[in-house]
Amino acid sequence: MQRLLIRGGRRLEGEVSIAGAKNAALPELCAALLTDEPVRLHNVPQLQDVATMLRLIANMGVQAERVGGTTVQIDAAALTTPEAPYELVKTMRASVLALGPLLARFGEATVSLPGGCAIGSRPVDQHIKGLQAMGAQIDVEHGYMLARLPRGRSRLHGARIVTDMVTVTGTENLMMAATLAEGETLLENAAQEPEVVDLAEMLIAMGARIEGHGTSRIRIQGVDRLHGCVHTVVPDRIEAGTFLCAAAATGGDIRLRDARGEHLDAVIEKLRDAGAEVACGPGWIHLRSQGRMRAQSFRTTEYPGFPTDMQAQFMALNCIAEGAAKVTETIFENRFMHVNELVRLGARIQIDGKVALIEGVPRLSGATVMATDLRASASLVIAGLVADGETLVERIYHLDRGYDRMEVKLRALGADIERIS
Ligand SMILES: CC(=O)N[C@H]1[C@@H](OP(=O)(O)OP(=O)(O)OC[C@H]2O[C@@H](n3ccc(=O)[nH]c3=O)[C@H](O)[C@@H]2O)O[C@H](CO)[C@@H](O)[C@@H]1O
Ligand SMILES: C=C(OP(=O)(O)O)C(=O)O
Repeated sequence: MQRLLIRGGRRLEGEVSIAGAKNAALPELCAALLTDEPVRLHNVPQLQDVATMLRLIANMGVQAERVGGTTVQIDAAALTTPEAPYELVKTMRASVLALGPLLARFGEATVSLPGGCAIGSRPVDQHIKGLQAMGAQIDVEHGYMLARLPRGRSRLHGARIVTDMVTVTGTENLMMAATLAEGETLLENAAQEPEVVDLAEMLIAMGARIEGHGTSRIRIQGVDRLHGCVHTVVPDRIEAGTFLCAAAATGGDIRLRDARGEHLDAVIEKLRDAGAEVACGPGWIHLRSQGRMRAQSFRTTEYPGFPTDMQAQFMALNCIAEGAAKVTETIFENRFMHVNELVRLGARIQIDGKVALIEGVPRLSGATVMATDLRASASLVIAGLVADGETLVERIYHLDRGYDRMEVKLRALGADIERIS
């Protein structure tokens, strides 16, 4: 099994390029299933989840391949099997995003329930409820969602859907399904994340009629068919935020290329409050920091609030900052798995339900730690970069799910980090 060996104490300095967003690329690969014409996606990040999604759609009989570094071509004309089997879904929850497009185009789909994961139980009841409101019949049997249209119907129909909570992939699944439904669909309480907006823009380029994306009310007029398109995946704001936290923690000075500062307002504001200087321009973010940061309290919320996907990384920064901070996780019920590992590196953190109280310490000391989920892994890497001596991060397959060669990029910024077997 591979691990990351980090020798802490180096300041991050230099320039790095940010990849396309995992959480936009995954729904967009599924959106390509909505048409029988070829779709070309640029800026698709090279990471494990994308490889899994390509395997999942290839398994349906779709031609899906990389045609050069970050460009992927998908041709779903010959899709034969509208199915997402458990073996592929279990390693990547985003597989559930195949459900809406398959049902909308073929009138049937069999998709494994994703099951829980380290950060919480993560049910998909809102996806099911929304598709049922659009006329789908969905039975859950033997761990699978068996979805189909009623006899005599060939299309979903539009509906007004109010989800119980804001759900990112729920909004994406329903928006994709609605593009080919008969009539109008209104998604209330919709997610406003930049990845939802990017997906909407791709769907519009395919001929979909969508308004209101980026707000909590998305209106979709169904069309008879969608056509192929060429689309560029939006930059990954979470990868960008991770590098910013790493640089701030090490007293570094870095410039991110291909990054969108306007998608990271809540994180950048906290980094400024912590004492970092952050400047943004078209396609770049520059962070400069010196000395110890000041610990910052925050609550995770839906976009445009502080993203849950940045909670663990900012917590690592808080661990070695001056003062104390209260971090409240409101989105997932079990997203403090990194805390015990950070404590093993010398951090002082106490958990009380949804709240973690962090008392900054002047130094961490390297140790062997275990990654438990994707962003927890990133927080351990940041902690390792500032800890004295050697830190060994195990189970980095979690990290590889969502970061494009993180250690290579960190090394280019001056970190002493290597992947070992
Ligand atoms: C592939 C992808 O884009 N993943 C992101 C997406 O996950 P994902 O879309 O799975 O997360 P959701 O926005 O759906 O989850 C928000 C909350 O709603 C709950 N919920 C959701 C759907 C549902 O049917 N029932 C239900 O109870 C979840 O358990 C969670 O507590 O948004 C999360 C929240 O920003 C991010 O952390 C993930 O990185
Ligand atoms: C939780 C995440 O991803 P996923 O929804 O794919 O598990 C994440 O990107 O931090």
